[in-house]
Amino acid sequence: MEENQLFPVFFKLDQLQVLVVGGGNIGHEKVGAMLQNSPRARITVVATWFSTELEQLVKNYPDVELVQKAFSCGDVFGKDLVIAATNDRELNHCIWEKAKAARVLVNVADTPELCDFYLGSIVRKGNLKIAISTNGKSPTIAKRLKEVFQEALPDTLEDVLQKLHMLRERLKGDFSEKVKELNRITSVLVKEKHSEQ
Ligand SMILES: C[C@@]1(CC(=O)O)C2=NC(=C\c3[nH]c(c(CCC(=O)O)c3CC(=O)O)Cc3[nH]c(c(CC(=O)O)c3CCC(=O)O)/C=C3\N/C(=C\2)[C@@H](CCC(=O)O)[C@]3(C)CC(=O)O)/[C@H]1CCC(=O)O
Ligand SMILES: NC(=O)c1ccc[n+]([C@@H]2O[C@H](COP(=O)([O-])OP(=O)(O)OC[C@H]3O[C@@H](n4cnc5c(N)ncnc54)[C@H](O)[C@@H]3O)[C@@H](O)[C@H]2O)c1
Repeated sequence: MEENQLFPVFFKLDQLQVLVVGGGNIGHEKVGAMLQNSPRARITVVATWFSTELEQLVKNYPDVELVQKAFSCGDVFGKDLVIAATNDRELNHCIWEKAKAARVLVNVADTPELCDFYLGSIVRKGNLKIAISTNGKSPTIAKRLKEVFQEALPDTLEDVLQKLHMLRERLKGDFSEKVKELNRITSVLVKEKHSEQ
């Protein structure tokens, strides 16, 4: 079976500088996805025009800046992540070239092969977050799976997380004893599942 070789990480976008080039449908979608997860994300959107949806959205986010102008090479400098989301394939390729030359991680929305990273579909329950990727095969399935998990995961999971967090803070002893104890307490989660089978 073909395998997904992507390695998921969780970025702290409030500590990074993100550049999005293009402020149409896809620029709006990508900025929206970042802000839903990281409301304090530091994002600069460079575009010759912006959709009204994007203009409305960013009004509530002081760390997002819309810069109305044509892309220029200097825009990638000082950035940690770049998303090329213009409707001009050649320009998107040029943005990729500039980002690679500056060693900045880049996502080219219309060309998966050029992407250093993909955005995932994100399930959220309080502190819990699950990122889904179909390896670029079907973003629609990623979206549907997100909806399935979002429904299936109980809201009480957040209580469990909070309790385990408190316990983790309170546990005394050395590191390996703590790990053993946390594993002992949570083993019931896995055992119950096995006994059902
Ligand atoms: C998960 C999600 C995250 C996000 O964007 O927030 C995301 N796409 C979402 C939705 C979506 N995107 C598209 C449709 C229309 C139906 C369809 O085409 O299938 C829908 C569905 C819809 O909107 O209903 C079209 C599309 N997408 C890409 C291309 C280019 C290509 O494949 O060549 C084209 C064709 C463009 C064209 O034909 O012009 C490429 C990518 N889209 C990815 C992510 C990355 C792979 C993720 C993975 O591994 O699964 C990757 C590779 C790069 C990237 O964008 O990072 C988000 C779900 C939001 C949610 O969870 O609600
Ligand atoms: N990855 C995905 O999820 C996904 C999904 C659908 C489509 N796409 C692809 O994304 C691309 C963008 O689609 P869209 O619907 O957002 O297009 P759009 O026409 O709505 O928006 C294009 C944006 O590019 C900007 N732009 C164009 N030339 C520019 C320049 N020289 N400098 C700065 N900005 C410039 C425009 O100002 C505008 O904001 C398309 O190629 C499409 O195939 C990707």
